Amino acid sequence: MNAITDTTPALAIEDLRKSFGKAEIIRGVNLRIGKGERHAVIGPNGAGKSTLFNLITGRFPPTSGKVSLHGKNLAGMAPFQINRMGLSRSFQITNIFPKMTVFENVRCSLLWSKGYRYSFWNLVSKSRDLTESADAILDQINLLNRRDLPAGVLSYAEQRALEIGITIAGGADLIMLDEPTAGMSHSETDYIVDLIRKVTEDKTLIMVEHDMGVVFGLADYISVLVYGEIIATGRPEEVRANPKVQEAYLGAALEAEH
Ligand SMILES: Nc1ncnc2c1ncn2[C@@H]1O[C@H](COP(=O)(O)OP(=O)(O)OP(=O)(O)O)[C@@H](O)[C@H]1O
Repeated sequence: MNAITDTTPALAIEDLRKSFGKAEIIRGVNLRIGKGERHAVIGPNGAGKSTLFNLITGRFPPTSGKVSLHGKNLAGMAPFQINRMGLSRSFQITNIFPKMTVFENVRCSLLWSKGYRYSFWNLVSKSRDLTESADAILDQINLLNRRDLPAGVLSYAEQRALEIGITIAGGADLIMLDEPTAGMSHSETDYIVDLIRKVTEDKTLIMVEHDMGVVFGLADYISVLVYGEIIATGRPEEVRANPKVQEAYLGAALEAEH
């Protein structure tokens, strides 16, 4: 029987809960994210967005509930196993090796994701393949002209672009970005948004983002997380018009933009 059909969501979350001690931080989240969708998770500080990311990626075990990637239950899997199944994430903080070159940062990520790291001879034989793949990614993220510089000398926006390159390097089809435009100027933000749009063509994207311009410009669907519960999911215009969302978050968040 072919259990996986085209209607299988890229990611399905069912009644997910997470407590730290007595505090229940994620309180019964249900979410289906379709293949190829760009989905933003928004909500006030402390709502549980990063915790939700950490549950999806296997960094934290849930207290109860279920997360499935392409129809496969992720229960008990380690982050690297989930990564090999096609899910790749970036972090809020920049996560690159500053002394390695830009090229080496991407190549290292390719090595890891392709599982070449255990065999030196395998590594040598795949070397040209890896170089070509790494250069193709550098081209995609507009960093080919910075290829041989130590990553630490790149501008902040370029470092975040490199981090996106590292995130997509393994060919994952579900990309999770945690605040990809945090701390950026307007022009840097526009640059990163264009880049995200380009590199996530034909992929599924889940992002946490506080900049409502980015969210409404990029997302096909938005979910609003407040105190560990999703109070609304829908198309951007539906979410924007939802009075519950206005009251709990969006009114204040949109005002803060102006
Ligand atoms: N490992 C942990 N142990 C205990 N409490 C935690 C842990 N991780 C997160 N929390 C708590 O869970 C709540 C949600 O935190 P989380 O970082 O998920 O929120 P967030 O929506 O991502 O916030 P922000 O927008 O500020 O990044 C916070 O009250 C936080 O203190």
